[in-house]
Amino acid sequence: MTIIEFPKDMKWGAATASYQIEGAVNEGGRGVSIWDTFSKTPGNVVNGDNGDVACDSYHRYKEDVQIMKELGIKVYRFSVAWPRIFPNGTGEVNKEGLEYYHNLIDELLANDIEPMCTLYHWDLPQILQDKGGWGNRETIDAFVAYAEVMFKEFSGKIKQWITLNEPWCISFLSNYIGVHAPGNKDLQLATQISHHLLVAHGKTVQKFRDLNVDGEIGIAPNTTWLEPYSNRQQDIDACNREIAWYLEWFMDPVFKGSYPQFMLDWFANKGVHLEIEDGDMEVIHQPIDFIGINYYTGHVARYKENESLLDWELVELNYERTDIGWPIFPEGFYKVLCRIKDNYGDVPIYITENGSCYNNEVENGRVKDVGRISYLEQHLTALHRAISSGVNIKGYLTWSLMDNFEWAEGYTMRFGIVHVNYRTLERTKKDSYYWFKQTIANNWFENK
Ligand SMILES: N=NNCCOCCOc1ccc(-c2cn(C[C@@H]3NC[C@@H](O)[C@H]3O)nn2)cc1
Repeated sequence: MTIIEFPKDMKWGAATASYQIEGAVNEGGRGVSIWDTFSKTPGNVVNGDNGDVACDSYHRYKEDVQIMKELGIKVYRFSVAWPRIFPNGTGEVNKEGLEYYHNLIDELLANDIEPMCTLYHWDLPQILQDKGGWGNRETIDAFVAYAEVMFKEFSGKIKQWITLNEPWCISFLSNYIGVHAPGNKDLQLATQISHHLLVAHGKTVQKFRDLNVDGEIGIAPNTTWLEPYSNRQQDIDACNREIAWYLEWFMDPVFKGSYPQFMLDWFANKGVHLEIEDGDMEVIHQPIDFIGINYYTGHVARYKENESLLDWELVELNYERTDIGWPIFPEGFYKVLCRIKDNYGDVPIYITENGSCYNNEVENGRVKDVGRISYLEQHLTALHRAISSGVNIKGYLTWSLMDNFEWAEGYTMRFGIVHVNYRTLERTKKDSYYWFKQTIANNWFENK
């Protein structure tokens, strides 16, 4: 048994996102988002689920904040629905939308919980998608205009801002692999979108600095880890390509001002021509205050020519998996965090998403999600190993505070430490909630 104890200033939190929890899609002046459209297109989401009601947090946020307060978290990461602020993507600001987020943030502050605001967590106004969405460079300035309104409105209340959540998902998962909104399957488009996202990030950071907003700003890439099956260079290189596709493709431009050349070459060989305008890379390379890292899973893999985009294949070993089928791979969490330190030095890091899918239901008023507790123990141990290795970890926010709309999986996959009955909307704290509450209170836990 080992006591895993965290630094005294460790910030503990939980995370959610607007389309996944709010519901009330036709209330408060909200406009249509691409996820409203995508989820209502038959075949895109399991069971035809959508975010119309979700967890109804739009109406139940006060109850949710009380759940957070009892949990003892210091920070709550949420996202703002762009279509609540600009129902038409640009133009007239919707005051009711601003009012909703003032109410949420005021409730958090009144309960001594710091708001960490994600500006973009995938719910693009549909009207902008109709004009090309992130594939249209004009969306960059629309995003900056939206961010400017948010900065001016909430400066002083929100002290931590994230521009984009998981740019790999926004670009490649949603426009090349095609399983998320808007569901394109075009590598050229997806790669150009990844560039437009980075320019939007950089211009937003510039606006944040120009407005002299009190606080910090960062970006939240999702990461993965592929462990080479052998020490053959081709296996090592193949795994490196996949890890870099999520991480360095986005973070090298931010921290180094250039894309990884080996990835540029790889995409060029796939026929991709990236349009980079003069000044783009300088804009992207704006200093930021922290990065949010999202990590869920890793795999063992090896080189296989012409297999997948990056010439690798999974080696199916009998790893324990969560209920969504993702291997439990805490070693990858430790390794990717050490890789980030090796790449980018002592940049402050918040784990802005880490968690697991277990679909345990309520039995006699209790949810015995022992799998999620084990996942947390394993990944918080990996996090502690990274901290012990000098990685500048400032906080850990679990995904998610509550079960919610898990994108293409709909409501079939539960990531919450709080169970949500989607018929009654009743919240039930799971065993993992109480485990996390005790860990936060102690700032340590026993790794048995
Ligand atoms: N690499 N090749 N893939 C080939 C085939 O992929 C098919 C599917 O892929 C993926 C990859 C990643 C994800 C994913 C989901 N979450 C969880 C959310 N994070 C933000 C928050 O909203 C959470 O709900 N994080 N990541 C889903 C699907």
